[in-house]
Amino acid sequence: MMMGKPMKVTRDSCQDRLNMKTTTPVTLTVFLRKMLMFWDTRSLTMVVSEGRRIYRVPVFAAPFCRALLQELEHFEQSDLPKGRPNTMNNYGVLLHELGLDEPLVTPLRERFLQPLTALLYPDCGGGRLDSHRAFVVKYAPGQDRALGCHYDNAELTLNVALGKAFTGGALYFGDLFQAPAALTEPLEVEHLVGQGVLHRGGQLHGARPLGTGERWNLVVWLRASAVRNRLCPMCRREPDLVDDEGFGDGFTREEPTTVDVCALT
Ligand SMILES: O=C(O)CCC(=O)C(=O)O
Ligand SMILES: [Fe+2]
Repeated sequence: MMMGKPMKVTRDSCQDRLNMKTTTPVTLTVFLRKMLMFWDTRSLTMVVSEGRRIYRVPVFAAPFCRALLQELEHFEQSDLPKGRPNTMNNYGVLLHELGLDEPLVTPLRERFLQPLTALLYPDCGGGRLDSHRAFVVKYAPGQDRALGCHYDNAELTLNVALGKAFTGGALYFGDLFQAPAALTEPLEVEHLVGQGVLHRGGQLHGARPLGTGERWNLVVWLRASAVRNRLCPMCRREPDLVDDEGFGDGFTREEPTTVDVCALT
């Protein structure tokens, strides 16, 4: 649960807010109950780059990835209304439209990721995550094939490889976008099905062109209102906010602290 009222930045105040359309969610409770049985949290976090603070974490077991892909394909083939993940990816699915945000992504964030991010990224809101934007990106011949260098509208990002079989498409990472010598020596990171790559949202990154096959990845932009309410991660200014639904853009209106006068005796 977010602690304050959900807010987004005003359209004019931050051009980079990566706007989204919202459509009717579909409830997939039975599917989810089956999938959660495969949730695998046993193995260990691996350091990919200590300097760039990039880590690899086991997230899903292979049967879960296969079942999730099947569900995503059914959704893609349906004529249900669909928004697109963000302004850069034209193919893929917003998890909240599948009804998987609250039962899957929120517990993943709260129970599995937050204990890790609190230790790995205490300075980036890792211990104070309170919302997310989760979507699946899809790369295929004739569709999107690569992703240009960018930074995310997130304090932290988890990117989990779901499959299928493909060549190419590696992630690459440069420096923090605020750093002057950005992308001098990019670091390439391969996709391993079921495993996630954790990085700071401000770390410049992109995806190499797909060679053959199809690549699907679950991307969770992890947000901490305590951090972004003070500094918008896109424009690096104090955000100018208006009310919004759901998680909004991860900002909140902080309620004034109330004082229990009955306790003041
Ligand atoms: O193609 C990928 O897996 C990276 C996606 C990504 O960086 C994003 O959507 O923010
Ligand atoms: Fe990204």
